[in-house]
Amino acid sequence: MRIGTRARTGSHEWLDRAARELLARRVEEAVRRARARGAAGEVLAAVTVQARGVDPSAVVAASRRDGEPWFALEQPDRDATALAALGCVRAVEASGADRFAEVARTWRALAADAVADPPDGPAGAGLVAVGGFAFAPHGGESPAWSGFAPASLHVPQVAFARRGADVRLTVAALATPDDTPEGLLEGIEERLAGLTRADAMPLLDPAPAGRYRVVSAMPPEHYESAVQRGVERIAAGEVEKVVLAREVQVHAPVAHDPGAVFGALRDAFPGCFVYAVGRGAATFVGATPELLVRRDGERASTVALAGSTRRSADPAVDDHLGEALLRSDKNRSEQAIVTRRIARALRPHSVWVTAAPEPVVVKVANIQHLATPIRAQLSRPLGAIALTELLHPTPAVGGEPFATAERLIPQLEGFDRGWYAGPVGWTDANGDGELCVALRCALLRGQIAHCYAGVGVVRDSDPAAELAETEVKLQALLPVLAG
Ligand SMILES: C=C(O[C@@H]1C=C(C(=O)O)C=C[C@H]1O)C(=O)O
Repeated sequence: MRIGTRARTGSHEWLDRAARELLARRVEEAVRRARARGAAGEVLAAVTVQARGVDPSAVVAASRRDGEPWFALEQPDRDATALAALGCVRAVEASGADRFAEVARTWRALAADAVADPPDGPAGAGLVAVGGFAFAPHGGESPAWSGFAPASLHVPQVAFARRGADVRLTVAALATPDDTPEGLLEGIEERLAGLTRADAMPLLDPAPAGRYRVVSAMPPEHYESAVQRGVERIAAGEVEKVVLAREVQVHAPVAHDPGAVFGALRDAFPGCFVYAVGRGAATFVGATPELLVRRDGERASTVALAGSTRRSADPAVDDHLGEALLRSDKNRSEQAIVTRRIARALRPHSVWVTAAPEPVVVKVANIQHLATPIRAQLSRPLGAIALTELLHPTPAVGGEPFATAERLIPQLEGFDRGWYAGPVGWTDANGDGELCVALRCALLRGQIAHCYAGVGVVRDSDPAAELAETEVKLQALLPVLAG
């Protein structure tokens, strides 16, 4: 009898009695509404509570069950901002050119019907949809990307949002006409009872046994010749800029550990957006400096990031490299293309759009870029996913004009980008959200890590120099992955 009672009330302390009662009422209401809608009725129910002292990504990484979807996005230097989530009560997926509009529509309808707290507290607290998008409308069809639909947002069962010391936990359920409130509540209790209060990420094995092999998916000459052909298309006037990428694989002697890789990345790149999206046996993980869009009410923020140079351990050389980047006509014009396009995309939907007249140098651990922060006041309530559709892909990862670059990229690169250079992030019930551009990334599947890096090819690009730049970009991930 006591055991039965414990299973029902849950042997955990994530929800107090008041939160449990509120959740029970909401779940009952959601089931009632779902039944009233008929066979296809579905209504989300959620409750959000304080979860002080919790490290969102650590709890999620430690608690994840085999094959359970998970998500994490952190920017440690930005007031310890983090959103980490586990499980999926409703997948919102689509493919093709309308994939953004389709998932935005479904999410809006689900969020409007939900029985939940309004968003409050740190950004991302409350009911959210988390995940990402492939670079191309039908991207990710190759076997390596299986499980990663071209648009895939999940409403997680459990999500932690943090800003500074403020941490909130949201638990959610999806009610359909066949569900009972008791069944749904038991599912939540069982999941919460299985959460581990970890306060650190797993560590990488410092002395792994066995050999790591780093292999270019295609010979480096293939990449140099793609860049050369890109330059020829530019000279012929077909296109102004095209971003071309290559794939490098790390074959490890044992399976890559996504939690440990995420932990190492957040330590090494605290200024970046460190992200992980787990689908089935694979995890897409990375640390990108590039924000695609942050939507906060009427405000939209983004950044035009392009043009790169390496860093130096000698501060004088490091500054010198940054100044040379600021003065480089090639890099300035490459980056200006991005700024222009972003401003042009936002203007019709904005009261005002501001972009600094001069770019600044942004330094991350292993590389520095030119960046122009861009902000807008929206003139109509476009949500984060609608803004993503407007902006993706910027010429930082696509090209200009994109209609031509879109054809050239797969032709010249010769591989499936999957989610590389696609948007990854979250949106909430108000349409607020944050999506970053998935760069400096790896798709981890068992013992193989697929890493991707690209560069903006412009008129005076030199194939050997661009190949060298992909090597600098790959240095974000390779030391973490290759033992
Ligand atoms: C395409 C990538 O990065 C993009 C290309 C850059 C460039 O060409 O200088 C700089 C930053 C990013 O916008 C990548 O990291 O794979």
